[in-house]
Amino acid sequence: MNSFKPLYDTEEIKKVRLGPFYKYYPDAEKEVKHLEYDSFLLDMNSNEKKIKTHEIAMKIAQTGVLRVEELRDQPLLFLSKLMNLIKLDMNVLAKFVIHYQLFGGTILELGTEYHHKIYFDDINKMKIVGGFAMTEMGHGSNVRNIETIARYDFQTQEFVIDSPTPSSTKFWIGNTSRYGTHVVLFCRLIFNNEDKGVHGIIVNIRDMETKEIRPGIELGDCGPKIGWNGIDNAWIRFSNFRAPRLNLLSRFASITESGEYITKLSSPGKLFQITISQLVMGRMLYIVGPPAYLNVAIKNTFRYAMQRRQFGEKEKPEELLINYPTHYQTLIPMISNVFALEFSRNVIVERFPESKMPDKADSYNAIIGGVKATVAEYAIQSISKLRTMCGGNGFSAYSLFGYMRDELEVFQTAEGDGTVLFQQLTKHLLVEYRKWYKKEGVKGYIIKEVQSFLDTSNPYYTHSRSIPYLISDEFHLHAFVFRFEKQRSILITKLSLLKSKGLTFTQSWNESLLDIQKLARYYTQLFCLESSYLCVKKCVDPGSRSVLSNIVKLYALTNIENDFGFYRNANFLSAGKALAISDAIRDLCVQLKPFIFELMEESFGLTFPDVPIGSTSYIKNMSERVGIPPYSSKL
Ligand SMILES: Cc1cc2nc3c(=O)[nH]c(=O)nc-3n(C[C@H](O)[C@H](O)[C@H](O)COP(=O)(O)OP(=O)(O)OC[C@H]3O[C@@H](n4cnc5c(N)ncnc54)[C@H](O)[C@@H]3O)c2cc1C
Repeated sequence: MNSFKPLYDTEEIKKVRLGPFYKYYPDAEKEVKHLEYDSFLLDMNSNEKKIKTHEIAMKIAQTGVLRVEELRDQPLLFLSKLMNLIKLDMNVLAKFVIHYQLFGGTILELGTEYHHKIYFDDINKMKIVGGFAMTEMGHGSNVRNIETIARYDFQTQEFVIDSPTPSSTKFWIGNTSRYGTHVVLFCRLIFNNEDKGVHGIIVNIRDMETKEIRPGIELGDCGPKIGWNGIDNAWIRFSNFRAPRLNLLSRFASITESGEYITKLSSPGKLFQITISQLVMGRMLYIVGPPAYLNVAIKNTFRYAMQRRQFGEKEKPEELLINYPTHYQTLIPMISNVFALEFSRNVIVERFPESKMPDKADSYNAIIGGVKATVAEYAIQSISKLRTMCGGNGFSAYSLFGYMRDELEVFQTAEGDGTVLFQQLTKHLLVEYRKWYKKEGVKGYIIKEVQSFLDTSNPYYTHSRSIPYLISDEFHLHAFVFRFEKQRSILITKLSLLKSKGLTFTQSWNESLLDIQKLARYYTQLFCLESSYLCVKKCVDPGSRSVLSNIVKLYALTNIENDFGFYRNANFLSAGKALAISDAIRDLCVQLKPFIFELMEESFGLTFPDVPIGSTSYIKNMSERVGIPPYSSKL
């Protein structure tokens, strides 16, 4: 492998990286361009931050730049606008996401034309400020068991809403403790003394004129947080609070004027499933945002490493940080990982219509959960690593690592905790496997197992160190598929064994959680690899395709290297082959090093203003930022 700058077409690479967003990105850029960007809200207490966040959000909302209807009519334009708006403080963005997507989007998906007509204009200009009230003190991941109740009063045609226990207090409800006027409230509908399960009701929590909290509602702030301090998260308690019948979001279940409960769904469980599955757009946002922030964080670290010198040989200029393998062999694989996450995001976004197809929705929801959990976890791990790669200067708030880490941290929990999402994915994978097994039978299973055994027990395969083979897509795909299938078989064996020992399904499941997590992770990584192949295939320019293909190879090999333990235990790799893989990783990094930064920058040159370490002269810019007077040699 040699290190020359290959010919690639920047626009072509941009097209592949942005995928379905490519067409919409310029329009979105135009629409948000005229907005004034304030700097990030650093160094503020949480009170100031809440005030400022609200002020900026209201100003921008008045321009009409975001519209709820776009979530249905032009979701890619809506997402592209949010991608452009990441130059706003993340709290302002979070406020928009809660208001437009969680509140507005839920009315869009679970409401009817009636609700859309009444609320959308006011939502678009933020005349009403909305929140999404699902989580309670007692239940977060397990939404099915929330306790808030709405008892239907036939006489007045109203819901009587109550928080019957301390644990039923709504908690963490964004946009609500100070500024919110409405929430979509998730609660159990009690109809004719019968529990009909979880339903969504629009609740007006503050008087629109006086902004006083309405009688029957108590609420307050959830207090200081690790991040998102510009968001006013609330606890809310209801006592005999009344909301009109028509406020029920009635797309899937309604109550007629004559007092009849109507739904086409066979049970409250089915209604719950369909209700929750409509909220998939929220997860989509969580896989779009972090890769964009990672681009900026990596770019700043790279730029700093190309200026900063420490140590070196006597009589020579000190060495640039970027030339230390500890730097470039961390940064370049990180770029490859971000590309793989972008490619999987693109495939998920392209397949979005599947979320509405009855035969495909489960599969779609399962994989989006796996990717969301992976993206959120990776973002936090890599931002911490990047900050240390910039040393003390990385610790300055102006370098934005702390800002990104604090504001992105909640992504690991919100819209589904990673551990829970991985379980949902594994459950889906096992259901799919059972279907396959039923169709193919024992014969199909044995053929598959024998094939896998023959492949991996072949000494040539286990020991082969041929470089062309080690860097081939064929080897990488096989390694990822092997790992996933092996782990699936480990898990199934374990579950069966526990069942045979007399454990219930839930006991066996919980006992196997570590293997369950692993299976979901392996499947998600396989999905990222396959998505990368799909995206790179679309690249028509041969030079660009070859560069992108090498970046994907690096993603695959570093992923395998990170899991050498598994592969060695499964006899998939010999020690010699493992060493050769590490050598191949180093060679790919050396090959990509001269141009990968430029490529990343040119093909998605997102910049944040005023980041000293990300500028062309960090000493000058950091000095200006902290007020060091200009240098004079006369001193
Ligand atoms: C800043 C912030 C803003 C938020 N905004 C909103 C909002 O606007 N509206 C709203 O409704 N909610 C909001 N939430 C709540 C959020 O959606 C929940 O925190 C999230 O759903 C997780 O629920 P939980 O906090 O109850 O965690 P839990 O479900 O209690 O999880 C705690 C831990 O237990 C683990 N765990 C849970 N179940 C299992 C299991 N079966 N197996 C193994 N491990 C398990 C989890 O992995 C996690 O590590 C917000 C939260 C925060 C922090």
